[in-house]
Amino acid sequence: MAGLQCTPTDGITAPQVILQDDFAAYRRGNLRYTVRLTPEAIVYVVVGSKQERTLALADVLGCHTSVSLRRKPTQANQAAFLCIYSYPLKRKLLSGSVRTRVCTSFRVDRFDNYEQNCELAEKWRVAVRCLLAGHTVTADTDLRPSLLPSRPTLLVLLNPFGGQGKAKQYFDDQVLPMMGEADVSISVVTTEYSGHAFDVVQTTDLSSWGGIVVVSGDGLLYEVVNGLMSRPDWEQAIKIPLGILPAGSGNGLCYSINYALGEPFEEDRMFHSTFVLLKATMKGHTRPLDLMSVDTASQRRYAFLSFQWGFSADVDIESERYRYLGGSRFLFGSLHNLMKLRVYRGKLSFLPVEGVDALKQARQVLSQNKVDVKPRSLSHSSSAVTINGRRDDARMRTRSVSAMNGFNYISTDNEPLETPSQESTSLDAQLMSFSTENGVHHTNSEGHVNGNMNTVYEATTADDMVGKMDGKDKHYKNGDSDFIGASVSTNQNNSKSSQPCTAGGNPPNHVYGPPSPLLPPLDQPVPANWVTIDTDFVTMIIQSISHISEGYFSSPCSSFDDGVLFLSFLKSGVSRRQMLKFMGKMAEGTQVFDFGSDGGYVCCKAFRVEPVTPPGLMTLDGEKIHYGPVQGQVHHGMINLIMPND
Ligand SMILES: Nc1ncnc2c1ncn2[C@@H]1O[C@H](COP(=O)(O)OP(=O)(O)OP(=O)(O)O)[C@@H](O)[C@H]1O
Repeated sequence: MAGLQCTPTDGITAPQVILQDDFAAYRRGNLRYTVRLTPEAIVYVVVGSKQERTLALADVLGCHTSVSLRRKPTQANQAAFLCIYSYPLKRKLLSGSVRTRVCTSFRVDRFDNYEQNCELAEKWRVAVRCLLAGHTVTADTDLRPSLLPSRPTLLVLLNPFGGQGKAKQYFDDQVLPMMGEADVSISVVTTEYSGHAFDVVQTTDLSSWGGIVVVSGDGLLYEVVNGLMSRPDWEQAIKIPLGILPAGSGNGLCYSINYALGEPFEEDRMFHSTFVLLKATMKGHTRPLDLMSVDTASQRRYAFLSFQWGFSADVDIESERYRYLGGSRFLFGSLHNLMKLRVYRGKLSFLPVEGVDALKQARQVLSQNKVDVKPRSLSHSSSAVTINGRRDDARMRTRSVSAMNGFNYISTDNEPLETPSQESTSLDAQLMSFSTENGVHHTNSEGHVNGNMNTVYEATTADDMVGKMDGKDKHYKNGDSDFIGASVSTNQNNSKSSQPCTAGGNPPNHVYGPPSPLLPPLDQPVPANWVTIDTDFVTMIIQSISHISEGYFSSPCSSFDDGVLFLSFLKSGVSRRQMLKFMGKMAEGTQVFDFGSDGGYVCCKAFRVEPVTPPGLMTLDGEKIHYGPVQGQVHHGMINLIMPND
């Protein structure tokens, strides 16, 4: 129905209609709809009635036709089918909103002939897919199949031991079906040892992939980033779009993304994060993310999340033995460490960003956070915050507590603080022991189109995957059709026994990367325009995004590509009671390191930490690094983060 226009009513210009047809309901052929496609939505109304229903394209992940269902027409039934997969937000009874999957199917039966009905259904599919990819489609567009956007191809790195060890289960049950609906092509590598992801990205031909997605916690992405930066072609390599799906215990980056977009996360985080990731993937959207280069005496590393020393680093590493608790491990770790609250003597130096009152801005963000903001669809605009004169348009969402849920204020005495003991610092030496099955066999039988999308993935060996990486994906087979969906190859470890993970593949010390002009050599004094604090610290976090872990809103002023770091610290003198209260409030998103002279929250571009306290723990993105003098600086927007940017 080329050239159709809706009549403007009441002075409001109706959206342009790209396609309009009469279809029957999927199961009830006598119920007929008039269906319209506009650049923003699919609108359908029962013929003869006025009650419209709308599927906003911002909520739609994909569209398939019976061509892909390979339904055999009968003489009596020459209809084709059109299925639209959408994930609208539904308001929950008590609080917040969640997305739910809705599959809307129409019977395309305008013609007496199956081929013609298929052709019409395909025309709709082409139009919807083009719109989902962000292409301009009008009523005059010739909607031939060659117009279909090419499938995005992703390399997926899955850590079966991240978080509670459920990455593979979440991936099979939730992620794969959605990737199928979105027509995304993937190859899956299941990591077999710590450092595996580093090795893979260091050696693979990146031109085979449109992006790399980790299904794990922040630690695996940290490996990927450092693997990319260890390549001679690092400058090009680090530009490959990077995405993350939350199967770790902290999930700081993933939480920060969903928070910034106002997307739900507390409930069914994998489901919601997959939706967000796929919406961005389909449009080829990325957003720049700052990178920190961090040098110790012996090595350089890159981080996108945080550097930590003191209480929070100890909690992160020492709570790894509670990994089976998921995000709650940090709560238990915090309580444990609170009992023996220690101080860490050292010198903190930083290059401040002039004119930014980070505490003042944080207070503003937090006070707005107390106002309940209704989560919205991805396409909506949001409020803005100014940092360094820049607008951060996708932020300032109200989130409720998650990881620290159940955190109760427990009264403790104001006891004197201890210095680190050998016993406590040696906790990190405990090896994680995993007993999860190491082999990979991807199967899935999820009720999707027609409630029967039995999916079996063909597997290749790890050698095939890592050694060749030739991008020749295997297409998965559908039990009853050649349903167009994700093409998948996986590495498969055929070992039947449960095996402990092996450590290995230690990354080399030398990595490439940009110069750090703000940093003097580590053995030289810092420049005169730096600020130095020489004291006993309780904790120190230097971060570039808002959350260091789920619900832990430690840097309200941070945004992904502001080109600055935010430094939070607490000095000794803070009591356990204050700490406990503070942790609870930070988890609620209502407080930052606002402790008067006992703490600070500042905006900086570079930092140096020189510990005096004997061996302890320092972390980068939650992973342990060499303990000793360390310094770092921010590199503006070096990573392309897969994330909607409209
Ligand atoms: N097969 C494996 N066996 C052992 N360790 C692995 C394996 N694959 C990856 N790893 C390591 O597991 C560590 C933890 O992974 P990750 O950070 O992704 O999860 P997490 O620590 O639970 O989550 P988060 O960092 O968000 O708190 C990383 O250091 C990674 O190198």
